Amino acid sequence: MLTAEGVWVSLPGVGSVLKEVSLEVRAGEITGLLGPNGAGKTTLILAMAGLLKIERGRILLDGRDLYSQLPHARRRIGVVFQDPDDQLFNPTVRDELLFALDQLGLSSKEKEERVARVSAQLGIEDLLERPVHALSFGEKRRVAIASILVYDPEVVLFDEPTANLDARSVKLLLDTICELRRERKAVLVATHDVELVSRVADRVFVLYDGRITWSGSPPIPREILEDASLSNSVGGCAE
Ligand SMILES: Nc1ncnc2c1ncn2[C@@H]1O[C@H](COP(=O)(O)OP(=O)(O)OP(=O)(O)O)[C@@H](O)[C@H]1O
Repeated sequence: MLTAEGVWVSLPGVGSVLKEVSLEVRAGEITGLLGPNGAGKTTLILAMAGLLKIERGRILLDGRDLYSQLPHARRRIGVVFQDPDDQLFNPTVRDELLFALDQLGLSSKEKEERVARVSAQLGIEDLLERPVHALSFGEKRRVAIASILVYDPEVVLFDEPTANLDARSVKLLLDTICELRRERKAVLVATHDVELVSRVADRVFVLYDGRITWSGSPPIPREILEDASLSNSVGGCAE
């Protein structure tokens, strides 16, 4: 559905951040993008959402060049950013969700129905009239996800979705991600959390230093995790 083919991205002063990256996000599947800090996960998400120019290679949506389908294709691809403050800027939660729907030409009744459905799904019904800036981090994260799901994109790209969430919020998030798979959405989850991708992903791509070093179904071989600095071997305090 959404494919990166041999993608290269360079950033000024940094050099090549993505090196010949190929990856496919398929409908009805959860694709894990696993990599340590600085591997290039956010950069790849931005490129696959058409928000960053690539230097070489291709990004394809349904087999056709994504960039030639912009800006229309942006509605088909939702990005849930790592920091919810990067995507929330309306006064109240309800305004935030309605704003996302303003471009779709829906009736007021249809808009309210969508807001009600997504709010129930993410457990934010009681937050709808609250000012966004006064929400907790976990609440903001749920609102940020709702503001994407409310316009019903076919592809949803999550950047470090479980960072800074407590166990209950992680459970709610995983339920949401699994529900998207049941709805036949194409889902990408970028994270450094090996346990998370091992539990939910149908296929995993390991990204290390801008290159895909492994892809396949979990479990991920231990030597691949070690080579990508992802093995969980942090010791305690030295005596
Ligand atoms: N706008 C930018 N300007 C300069 N360098 C950048 C910029 N964005 C990313 N980089 C660099 O590109 C590399 C990849 O960054 P990226 O944010 O894509 O990695 P990541 O895998 O998402 O990391 P993390 O897990 O820490 O969020 C890093 O070395 C980062 O410092």
